[in-house]
Amino acid sequence: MAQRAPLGVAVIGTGRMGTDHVRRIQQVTSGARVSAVVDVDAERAKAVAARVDGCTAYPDPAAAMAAADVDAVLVASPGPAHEAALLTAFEHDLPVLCEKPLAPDAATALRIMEAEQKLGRRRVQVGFMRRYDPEYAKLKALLETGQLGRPLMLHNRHRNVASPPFFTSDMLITDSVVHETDAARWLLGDEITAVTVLRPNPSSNAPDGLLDPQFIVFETDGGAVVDVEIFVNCGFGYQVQAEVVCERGTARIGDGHALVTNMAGRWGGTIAQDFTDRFEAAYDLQIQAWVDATRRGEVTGPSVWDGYAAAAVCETGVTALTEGGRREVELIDRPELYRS
Ligand SMILES: NC(=O)c1ccc[n+]([C@@H]2O[C@H](COP(=O)([O-])OP(=O)(O)OC[C@H]3O[C@@H](n4cnc5c(N)ncnc54)[C@H](O)[C@@H]3O)[C@@H](O)[C@H]2O)c1
Ligand SMILES: O[C@H]1[C@H](O)[C@@H](O)[C@H](O)[C@@H](O)[C@H]1O
Repeated sequence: MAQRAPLGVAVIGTGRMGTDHVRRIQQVTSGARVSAVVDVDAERAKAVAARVDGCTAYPDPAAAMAAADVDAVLVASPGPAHEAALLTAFEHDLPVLCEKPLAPDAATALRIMEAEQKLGRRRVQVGFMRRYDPEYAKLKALLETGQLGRPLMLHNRHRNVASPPFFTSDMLITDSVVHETDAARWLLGDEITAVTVLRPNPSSNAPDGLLDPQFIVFETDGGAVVDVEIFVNCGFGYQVQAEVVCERGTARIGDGHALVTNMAGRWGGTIAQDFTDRFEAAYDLQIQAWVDATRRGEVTGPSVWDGYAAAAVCETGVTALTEGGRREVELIDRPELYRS
């Protein structure tokens, strides 16, 4: 049987995530190769391309997407640059995996959704990779069996060792809690209808002026309540935990008890230090699922609707953070393209 050629992927943005995805596609993923890279920092793109056989560095996304050996696009530039890259990919009718967040606000996400609807079919998978994490997947599968009964509450903890220098108080919501926003919608099968944000005294380990930690409460249209502790300067490790409380029991993930040691009168284990460690399997499975679906001519996984809903919830969260109070989320009706 004739071997099919690997999918040629253009990676837009060769920073931390983009470079890691280039390595992943080249070394971990089957059925794909990186044929192009793009970065506004031309030297960075060239340095990445030089390490990959048959990969060309381009100065702008349009040039890369016009290349004959590019079949699909992975967008790993910062959130505000996603719209331009996605619209260019649509012009070339190329399938895209777009890192989270889809867009920095709901209006931008809506423009992307309108452009995708004009194509008449889905082209984009949004990089909400927690859906591919084996622990999250087990939790979702358990909830779907119905054994635990109806979910009533979902408690989340999201802790980072330290925030990057450019991090703002809004970004605790738009860049970090955007993950819990999608995870909650996906696990519960509900839309988030209202957001309240509480502001504990900031940690003295947080940079001056950064409102860190924050405690966020979501209400859903299914009547569940979701809380999220976001703490991006916790100092000790990278922790993402979730516990669903249902009518007949609870289920919890993220305790990191894979290896427990006993030594010198103490027991314990290690805590991951960053997301590339904690979510390595999720990133691998996400990219493989995207490549496999693309090669079948399908688009699966989190959609532009999911990216839009998350953006709308986060935007409402930023209003709740700055102005206080309980804020209701406004969503448009879900378009036909995103209903099945
Ligand atoms: N899924 C996750 O867990 C996860 C983790 C980290 C980051 N991310 C997301 O990945 C994306 C990239 O994050 P990062 O941490 O790699 O950022 P980064 O700053 O390390 O890298 C971004 C790169 O994009 C380049 N760039 C900026 N504007 C561009 C443009 N218009 N066209 C092409 N390149 C451009 C920059 O020069 C830089 O090299 C963001 O959307 C971020 O939210 C996701
Ligand atoms: O961009 C990163 C990434 O999305 C991580 O998964 C999250 O834990 C961080 O808080 C965020 O800044």
